[in-house]
Amino acid sequence: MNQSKERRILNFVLQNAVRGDPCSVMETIDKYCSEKEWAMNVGDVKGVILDKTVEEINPKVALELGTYCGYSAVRIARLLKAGARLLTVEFNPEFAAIAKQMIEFAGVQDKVKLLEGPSEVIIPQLKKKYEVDTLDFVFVDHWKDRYAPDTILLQECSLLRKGSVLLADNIIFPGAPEFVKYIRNNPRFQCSTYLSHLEYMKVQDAMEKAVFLG
Ligand SMILES: CNc1ncnc2c1ncn2[C@@H]1O[C@H](/C=C/CNC(=O)c2cc(-c3ccc(F)cc3)cc(O)c2O)[C@@H](O)[C@H]1O
Ligand SMILES: [Mg+2]
Repeated sequence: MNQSKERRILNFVLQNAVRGDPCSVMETIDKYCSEKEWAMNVGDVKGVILDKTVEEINPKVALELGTYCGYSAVRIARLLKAGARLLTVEFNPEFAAIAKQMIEFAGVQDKVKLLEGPSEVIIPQLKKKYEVDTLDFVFVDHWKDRYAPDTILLQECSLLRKGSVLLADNIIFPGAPEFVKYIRNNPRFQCSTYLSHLEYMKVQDAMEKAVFLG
C-alpha cells in the first residue's frame, strides 16, 4: 500500500538529516515541505515566534496539543534546559509512531514524552498519571475547533497558574474564531497577536499568545 506523506517526510529526514541534531531535523523537514510536499508543521517562519516565546518563558513543564510529525516537539525540546520536559499529545497512531521516530532521531527523546490519545482524555490525567502540578507553557496546534474547549478544560483541571503562557497557531489561517472570541474577551487572559505567514506559503497567518492571570 502506498506510503503516507508523513512517512515520506520521516524517511527524507532519516536519509538526509544528521542524527542527534535537532536543527538539522527541523531544516530537513522545512526543506522537504517547502520544495516537495506541503505539510502542516509550524514551520521556519512561525517557528521563530515559537522559539522566542519558549526562550522567554524557559518552561520546566511544557505541553503541546497536536504532535503531528513531531516538528514543533523537536523545535521546543531543543530549547528546554536540563530537567525540563515537554508532554506532547497526539491521537492518530500513525502520526504518533512517526513523531516518536522523529523525536528519537533528533536526540531529544529524554526531554519529550509523547502521550498517545485525545487531548480531552489526556488533559484530565496530567496531574495524577503524569505528575504535572501546573503547566508553564502550552503550544496549541491541534484541531482548530478544539482550542477553546481544551483551554477551558486546562483551567477546570487547575493546570494553569498565574503566568502560564498559551501560544496558539493558525489564528488567521485556517483560523480558530471561537478560540479568539473566547480568549480575547476573557479577563483572565492577557492576549497578544503575532502576525506572520503560513508555513511554507506567502499567505498571512498569526499566532496568539495568552498569559493566564490567575
Ligand atoms: C481533539 N483532540 C486531539 N487530541 C490529540 N491529537 C489531536 C487532537 N486533535 C487533532 N489532533 C492531532 O493534531 C494534529 C492536527 C492538527 C490540525 N492542524 C491543522 O489543521 C492545520 C492546518 C493548516 C492548513 C493551512 C492551510 C491550508 F490550506 C490547509 C491547512 C495549517 C496548520 O498550521 C495547521 O495546524 C494531527 O496530528 C491530529 O491527529
Ligand atoms: Mg498549525
